[in-house]
Amino acid sequence: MARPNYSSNGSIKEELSKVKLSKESIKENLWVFKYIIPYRFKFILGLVLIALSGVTTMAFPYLLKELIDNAHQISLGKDAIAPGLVALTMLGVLSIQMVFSFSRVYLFSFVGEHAVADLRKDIYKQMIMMPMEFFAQRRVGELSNRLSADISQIQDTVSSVLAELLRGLVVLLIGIGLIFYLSWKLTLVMLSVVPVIVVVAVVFSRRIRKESKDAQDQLADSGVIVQETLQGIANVKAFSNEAYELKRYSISVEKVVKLAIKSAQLRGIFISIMIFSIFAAIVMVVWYGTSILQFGELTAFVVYTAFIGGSMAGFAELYSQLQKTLGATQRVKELFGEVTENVNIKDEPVQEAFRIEGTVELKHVAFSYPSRPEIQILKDVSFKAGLGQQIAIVGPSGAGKSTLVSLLLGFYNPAEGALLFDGKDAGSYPLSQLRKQMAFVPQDVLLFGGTIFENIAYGKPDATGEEVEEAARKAYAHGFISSFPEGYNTVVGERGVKLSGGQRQRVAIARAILKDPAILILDEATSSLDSESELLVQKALDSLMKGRTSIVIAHRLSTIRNADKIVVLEKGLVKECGTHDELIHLDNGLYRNLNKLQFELS
Ligand SMILES: Nc1ncnc2c1ncn2[C@@H]1O[C@H](COP(=O)(O)OP(=O)(O)OP(=O)(O)O)[C@@H](O)[C@H]1O
Repeated sequence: MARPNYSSNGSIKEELSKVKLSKESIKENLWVFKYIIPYRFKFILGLVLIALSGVTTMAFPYLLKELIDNAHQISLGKDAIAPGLVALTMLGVLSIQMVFSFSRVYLFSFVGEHAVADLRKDIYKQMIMMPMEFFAQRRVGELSNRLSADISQIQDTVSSVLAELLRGLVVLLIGIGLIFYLSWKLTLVMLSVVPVIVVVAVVFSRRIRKESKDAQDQLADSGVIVQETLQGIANVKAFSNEAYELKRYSISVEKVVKLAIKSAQLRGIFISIMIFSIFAAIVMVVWYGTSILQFGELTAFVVYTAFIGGSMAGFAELYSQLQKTLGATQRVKELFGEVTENVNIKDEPVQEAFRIEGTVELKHVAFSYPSRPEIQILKDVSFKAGLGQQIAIVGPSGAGKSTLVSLLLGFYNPAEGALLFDGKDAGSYPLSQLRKQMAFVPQDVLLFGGTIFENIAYGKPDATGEEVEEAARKAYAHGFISSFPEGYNTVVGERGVKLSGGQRQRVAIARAILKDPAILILDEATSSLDSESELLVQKALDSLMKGRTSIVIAHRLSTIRNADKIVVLEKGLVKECGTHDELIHLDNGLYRNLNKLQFELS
């Protein structure tokens, strides 16, 4: 089944790409079977059952022959097996077939669902461990859509395509064997049609594919016209261009019709030749068969032939499915081949050897993003945050403030210079241990779909109710939370209550308070909160920063007057560094100018 692939903006992109079936491509993608290994017994039993169900299917026409021929013999007054007995045997075979069919559907679904769940978990683990650079360079929506299409394709293969392939093979081999056994002469007559069918199929299928692809492309083009005009509807109307657009669209749609009809004609010719060839073969078989076979044998022969034809027709689709699956497994393999961040996926507490008290120092740090190595974002940044100090980073837009935060959180490593925690190089701490001792409150707080309780407890998953409430009180969030009828169990996020910007920030601050980090990193919100909310957020921040090393990216300079140190960044360089009182008196100083500007604006 072809699955359209949706890109992040919802439009249908190309179908899952295929990979040619070859020894190499199959070998390269055998790794996917490792997900079946834990369920191998069930999988093998399923395979055995499918082979057996193929055998019972093939026994049916044979028993039909017995039934007809024996009934015929008896009607002629000759000795034969009682038809009732044969009919009972057939019902017996059908019952066995029922058990086989149920069991194999159950077994393959069991294996398919479990194996794919394991694969999904591994892919998710891989994704969540990827470095920030990976996400910066990709459209995440597109990536996750593509992966889910790939996983569905793999699941289809594990739970049905392989089974169908085996069943088809069993039916084909037993079927050909049996018709040869019934009459090799008749089999040769029947097989004489195969070369005709193969030639017709090869000649036509390529052209039909091309024609229908052209029609689909044209349809996509007319879809683009609709999308464009609706997106720019104000322009269309303002220019009074409705008639122009309608004409453009009509021409495009007419082209679709022409191409689709052309492809339909080809399909029509193809189908009619096929039907003619197949029925001509049947007529020949029956005509010739009546002279050499009994009626029952002939019936069995025709039914077997139909089974063989059916399984051969199914192979084309199965082949295309396998090609798509190879494409899918190859893409997943590529993802698994990406280098992950060295984070610890086990939930380990901070070890004493890696505990930090909270001094942070940058020594001549320089950095460029890996995607744009030629542009140096940080050129030479040095400053020190002593234990429990509050350091403010200020500077114009694009100066590199957020980049600095990314380095502190270990999203990227400095290209030059050193980043030290408690005097030791950041690289000497395991990444997870370091991040466990930091808390980050970003500008745009993202709340996860869940309750407020869960959102606060995100900072410490094993927190008790009292701890969460205490953190919320310190963050000045308890008031508004308890005003909700459901209190801490109020669901927030996409499907829940929408919190205001200031409320979200206070939840995030409570989360950070609960985490009780040695180092706090704050990206102060730029969005203007109303003054009451701002006051509460500020009070919450003050209680969060109390007694711990804090690095604050400040946008409103009024909030950092009491900072122990203000680092003024410009174009990746530290331009000024000092307390408010020192910097505000610097003649022509950048900080002084920024302050003046903000004061004038307000
Ligand atoms: N992932 C990235 N890949 C490449 N370049 C980036 C990336 N992120 C940021 N930049 C570039 O780095 C420069 C500094 O950006 P940064 O976000 O650190 O500045 P900022 O001082 O925080 O600005 P603002 O106050 O506007 O948030 C910008 O020129 C930006 O285009």
